[in-house]
Amino acid sequence: MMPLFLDKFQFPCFLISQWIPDGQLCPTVPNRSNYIHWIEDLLASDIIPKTNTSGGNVRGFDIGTGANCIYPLLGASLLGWSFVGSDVTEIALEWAEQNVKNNPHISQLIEIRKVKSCEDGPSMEKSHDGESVSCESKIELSACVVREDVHLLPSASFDLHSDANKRYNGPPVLLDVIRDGEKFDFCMCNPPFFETMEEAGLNPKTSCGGTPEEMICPGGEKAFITRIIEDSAVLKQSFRWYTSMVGRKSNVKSLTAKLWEVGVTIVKTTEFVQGQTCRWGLAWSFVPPVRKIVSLHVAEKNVMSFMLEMLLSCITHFSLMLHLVLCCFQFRRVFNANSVPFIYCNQLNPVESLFRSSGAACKLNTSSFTVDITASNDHCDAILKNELQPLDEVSSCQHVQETLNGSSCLLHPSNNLCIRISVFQQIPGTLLVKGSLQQRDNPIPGNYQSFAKVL
Ligand SMILES: C[S@@+](CC[C@H](N)C(=O)[O-])C[C@H]1O[C@@H](n2cnc3c(N)ncnc32)[C@H](O)[C@@H]1O
Repeated sequence: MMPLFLDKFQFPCFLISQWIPDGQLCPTVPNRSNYIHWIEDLLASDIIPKTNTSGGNVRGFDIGTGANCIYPLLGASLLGWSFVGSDVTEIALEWAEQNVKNNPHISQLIEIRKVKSCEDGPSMEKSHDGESVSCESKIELSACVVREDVHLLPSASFDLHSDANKRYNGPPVLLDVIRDGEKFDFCMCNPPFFETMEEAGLNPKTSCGGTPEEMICPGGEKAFITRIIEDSAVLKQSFRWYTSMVGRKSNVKSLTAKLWEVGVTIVKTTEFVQGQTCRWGLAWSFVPPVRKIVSLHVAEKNVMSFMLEMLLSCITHFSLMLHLVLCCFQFRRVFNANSVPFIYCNQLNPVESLFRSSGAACKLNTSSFTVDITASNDHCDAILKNELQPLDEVSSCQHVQETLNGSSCLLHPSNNLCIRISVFQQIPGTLLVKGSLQQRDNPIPGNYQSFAKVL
């Protein structure tokens, strides 16, 4: 049967031609290019280290590339990226191939890969212990791996039970599609957003054509993206960044909680607004962040805030923390104002390992979601001697000593002093944590913990 050609698009600014068979999803290009440019920003940022996956060329994976193959065509023509685009339906695969061929100037950059569904025959692969497992049991395997390193956050945990009947049980998404040893800079996905076609058609702002295979899956986008997350927890650093488009804001929150559960090192979110349509971008990584502090600033004279964009695996952070504490006391004294030191980070485990690797004693309490950090005498001495020269060392130290009622050494274990890092607020992609001085298990009266407020 000859498919009907609905339309042909020519994009003069970057020149790709695209044919879309009748009834298939017709992509809104500005919205799609926003997503591409967001990924471009993620790759350019130094939040996580740059790795060379394919000789310096960016390599991406588009989950569900569709008949239109829009993301690979855009990414290759705008930015010279290479892509693997996957899909499950014959019509999508056939037309995606055709659209690639129709653009010979970029066709060598794009591979279209068929995802074998479980119905295509038992897709067997070796489990971790060498046993062969079927498609269905592999899903269980990945779920087990996910549960191994759970880092539950207190206020927005992912309710696995209420979602149990809405698990994605369709064809593979990443696991079983990615080949052994393959590495990518990122994956992206415009998932089937809806659970039913009725739901897809309800909102005139979001209905833009599309077949049931393109638009719906059991459990909708939440189940589909959850599968990407579970697969990513197995594939870990095979991708620098995992990303997905999200159609519903409420799903961003629960998916973010799921991400922390599986032990990601970073989550980023964004909002794409195009005309009346709003979508969200969700990105995560398992690569340990290495970026150094990018901003440590005093927002206003009398409302002090410190912003550490990342907590890093570098030894100087311990001293930096002390720095913050000292600064805080110092500014409080100078401005006699509410002083709010904040640290933005992604979860408390990196905080713990960071300070531990600096030689400090750390206690992570997962129920109260705090980390108590106690410095050694040597640390304190070294830091006070070497690290604080640029600051008004004498006044800040003196002030701390006054504040601590005559304690002779800041954070000295023998004085039972430590810094407690605790979660102040949880926002998508970021935890707002604060530091406070502690004596034994009690906050020191008058320290800045009592001045906490939301930025
Ligand atoms: C909403 S469409 C997105 C199409 C295109 N990327 C776009 O943005 O217009 C979702 C696509 O995912 C495909 N799909 C569904 N399940 C999939 C799976 N397990 N692996 C790969 N693709 C899948 C569907 O066939 C469909 O083409």
